[in-house]
Amino acid sequence: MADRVQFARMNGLGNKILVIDMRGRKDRVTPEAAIMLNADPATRFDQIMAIHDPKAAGTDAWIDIINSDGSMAQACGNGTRCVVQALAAETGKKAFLFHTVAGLLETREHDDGMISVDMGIPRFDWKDIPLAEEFHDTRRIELQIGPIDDPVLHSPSVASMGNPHAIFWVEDDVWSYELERFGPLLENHPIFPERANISIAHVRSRNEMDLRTWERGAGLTLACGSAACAAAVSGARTGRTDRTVTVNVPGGPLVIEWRESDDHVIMTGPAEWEWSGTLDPATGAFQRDETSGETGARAL
Ligand SMILES: N[C@H](CCC[C@H](N)C(=O)O)C(=O)O
Repeated sequence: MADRVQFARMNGLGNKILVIDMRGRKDRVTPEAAIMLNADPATRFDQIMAIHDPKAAGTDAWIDIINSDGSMAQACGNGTRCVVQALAAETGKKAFLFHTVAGLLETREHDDGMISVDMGIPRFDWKDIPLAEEFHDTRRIELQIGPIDDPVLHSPSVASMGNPHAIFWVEDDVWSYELERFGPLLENHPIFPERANISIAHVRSRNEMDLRTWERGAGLTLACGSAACAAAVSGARTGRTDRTVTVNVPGGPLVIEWRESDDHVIMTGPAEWEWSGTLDPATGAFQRDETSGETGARAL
């Protein structure tokens, strides 16, 4: 097949990401290709990050974010770190400004390999989440699941990081909840007209929490960067945590700082290259490159 592009299979704390290089092309990764790639265990993914030519002066690239069900997402913190690592390995640059449907994303790779993404200013107005009904206080909305007089999960905080998030606070272990059962029901609850990413959070201290997420359009994942940001700001808003928090997601820790000076949320964590190959963005047919099997930072 002649019409192939480079791609890399990467992960951000276990969040399965395909970074696809669409620069210099006018077409987009088709829903058919996404479905084919997700159907193959080798390329099964949580999000595709498709890098396109920049659309505005001063930006390094336009990025399309595609969930594994083929829907588009407005934010993907873990995937953004993967793109930074791949482009830093390609260009030697350390800082990039990306453009997505949700706006601009400022990013930086640090000397120790950790990557920070400025995830922007969170929004809390019910219309911005969006919610289907008016709620004045989005720190705690009326929503519950389970028996009416003894709900399993209830009263989440909601926030938008560009994409919609609901955070259910629990006193006990986040692993004691059947998120695979409740996640799909809550994701598609009529209160969320654009669906929502659903998380369970347990606060360990003012600077640490555990978090599991059922992702809109992708299901259970090992990590969700935007959910970690939504949980951190909701923790601070509800008085549970300080503005800098380590969020332990199943894949490992992310450090989230809700910056005092400008209310931007800065997420810092790792990214990991697994292997590279070429694929046809129309059909999803792919071929893996012969590699030495080493891991670490790599250009696409
Ligand atoms: N894994 C991503 C989030 C994907 C968001 C997506 N599931 C949606 O909002 O539809 C992250 O690291 O932020």
